[in-house]
Amino acid sequence: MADKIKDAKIIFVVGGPGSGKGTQCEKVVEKYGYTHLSSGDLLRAEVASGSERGKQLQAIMQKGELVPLDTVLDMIKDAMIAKADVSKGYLIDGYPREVKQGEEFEKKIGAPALLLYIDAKSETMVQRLLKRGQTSGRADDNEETIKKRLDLYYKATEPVIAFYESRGIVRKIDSELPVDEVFKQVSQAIDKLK
Ligand SMILES: Nc1ncnc2c1ncn2[C@@H]1O[C@H](COP(=O)(O)OP(=O)(O)O)[C@@H](O)[C@H]1O
Ligand SMILES: Nc1ncnc2c1ncn2[C@H]1C[C@H](O)[C@@H](COP(=O)(O)OP(=O)(O)O)O1
Ligand SMILES: [Mg+2]
Repeated sequence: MADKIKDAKIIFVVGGPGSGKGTQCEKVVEKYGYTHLSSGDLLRAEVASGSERGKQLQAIMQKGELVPLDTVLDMIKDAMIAKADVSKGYLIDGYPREVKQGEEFEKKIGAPALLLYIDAKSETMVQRLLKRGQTSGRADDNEETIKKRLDLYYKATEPVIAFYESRGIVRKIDSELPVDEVFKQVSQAIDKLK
């Protein structure tokens, strides 16, 4: 199954909560036509379906914790296969969140060509998330859960960046700048892939 997608470029988009991953991915879709798969969006769709599994996921996400690896990876894989015939590339947004997730992805799907490391200061991320929380309706965009998500990001996800840095595929993006300035950096990184 997974060999259907072996020729498409895979880009991991990694960064803290509120760093701007989703914002940049939308712009990449517009300019490059890549397929955007956000692990968080896939999980929230499952929650919205009202299924029993969705209820369990909601409880975990509300606490700012990571859902089980197999659940996320299966969702991403299914979504990738569904788009395999039309996709030139995939933006995998919000995954891997821990080194083990990266290792399992490579075993079951393939290796990333690039890791976009969307970097912002923790104060910036908190401010953006609090603002997003005013309209997002997301159960995890509140002060208490934001703090937990940030802690988990530094503990579990930052090591992912070091893991791929040794392979030379990490491009660090300064996400403190206005959206379009951030996107210039993202575009440069993607253009170099060709
Ligand atoms: N470069 C930026 N400057 C200012 N605000 C931004 C920037 N990038 C994103 N935002 C805002 O910050 C919030 C979080 O962005 P989002 O893309 O949802 O981040 P993530 O997917 O990493 O959690 C959103 O409300 C978004 O509009
Ligand atoms: N790869 C992954 N592994 C485990 N849990 C994940 C996950 N991706 C998302 N989740 C769960 C836990 C996260 O706190 C929650 C929201 O994720 P998200 O939408 O990617 O957040 P954000 O875009 O603010 O960084 O969903
Ligand atoms: Mg997001």
